[in-house]
Amino acid sequence: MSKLSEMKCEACQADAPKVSDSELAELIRMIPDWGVEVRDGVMQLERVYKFKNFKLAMVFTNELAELAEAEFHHPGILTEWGKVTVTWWSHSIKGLHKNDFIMAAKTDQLLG
Ligand SMILES: C[C@H](O)[C@H](O)[C@H]1CNC2=NC(N)=NC(=O)C2=N1
Repeated sequence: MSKLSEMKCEACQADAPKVSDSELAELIRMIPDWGVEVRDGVMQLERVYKFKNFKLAMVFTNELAELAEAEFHHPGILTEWGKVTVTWWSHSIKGLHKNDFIMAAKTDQLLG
């Protein structure tokens, strides 16, 4: 399997399958800094990025927004002084799709 960060998101239809337990186990190992959360029954990927101040947190936030628009797949973002919490899941299937793992890997690439 090629690197997740080099893959492109596929159009995720409402009837697209969620990742299976075995796919989840394989994919989560490829993004070791990310955790899995379940909120209102929706499985999500989440990572907290730390920054020196609010301005740098906002720079990262805006870069992430550009990435999301380019892939037309959008995260939850909480931007605070010195940190940004990024949450990926697929709204259309109310859970995790391979797209979310691809976008988590692409998010890590923003750090250079
Ligand atoms: C309304 C719009 O079509 C949807 O939000 C698109 C675009 N961005 C998206 N982002 C995410 N994370 N999941 C989706 O299902 C999704 N679908």
